[in-house]
Amino acid sequence: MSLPEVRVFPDPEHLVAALADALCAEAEADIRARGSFHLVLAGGNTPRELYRALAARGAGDAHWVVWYGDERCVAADHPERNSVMAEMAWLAASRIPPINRHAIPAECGARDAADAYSKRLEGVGDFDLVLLGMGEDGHTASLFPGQAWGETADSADALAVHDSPKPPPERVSLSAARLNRSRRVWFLVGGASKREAMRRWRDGERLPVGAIHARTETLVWLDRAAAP
Ligand SMILES: O=C1O[C@H](COP(=O)(O)O)[C@@H](O)[C@H](O)[C@H]1O
Repeated sequence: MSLPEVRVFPDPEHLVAALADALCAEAEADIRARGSFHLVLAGGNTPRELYRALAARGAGDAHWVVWYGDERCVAADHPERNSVMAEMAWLAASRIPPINRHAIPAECGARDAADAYSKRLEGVGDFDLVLLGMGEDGHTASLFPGQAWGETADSADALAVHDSPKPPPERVSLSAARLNRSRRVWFLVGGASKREAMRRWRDGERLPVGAIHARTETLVWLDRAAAP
């Protein structure tokens, strides 16, 4: 599958500012239209500055509902946790009530956490906006090349990942099918280390990033260093 629409920015600062503005505008429009904004957060290092920019804009209130695309199975307060990074950079200082911030209970182990998160997602409709990153190998969330991505309609919403090639090996990931039940997917990709994977994606290689398509809009937000 070839690349979706791409927006390239000269540097990470311009990228983050434009993305934070667009995300806030999207939230406002969705809340006006439907009364809530269901947002799925990306993990890893790349989105940290975006979350800080959202904090600086005072983004988030009781209409926002936050989910995670994936989580690492380490202690709940471990610095490698995606939820810890997002809380520290943005959520803890936001007006989004804790009850609307749905961390994946990955400290329970991959299997139990995936089952619990799938249950929590029962009855939740399409996500409004899914933010995703991309690893150097083309993985997204914790869907890795050579592993099952949960692409079929009968796939569970959350998958247990037991042998991730990137540490830690135990993880939980939303399945491709659940990520695709979304109005918008925005990939945030930055830095020269991602350029080769961008090229492989563009050239049609089968990679996890290429398995994700939103119903309305799939966009890649890119800085120039990552552009193939
Ligand atoms: O392990 C993960 O990697 C990807 C990419 O992370 P980055 O540090 O290169 O930005 C991330 O999207 C995913 O959520 C994370 O768990």
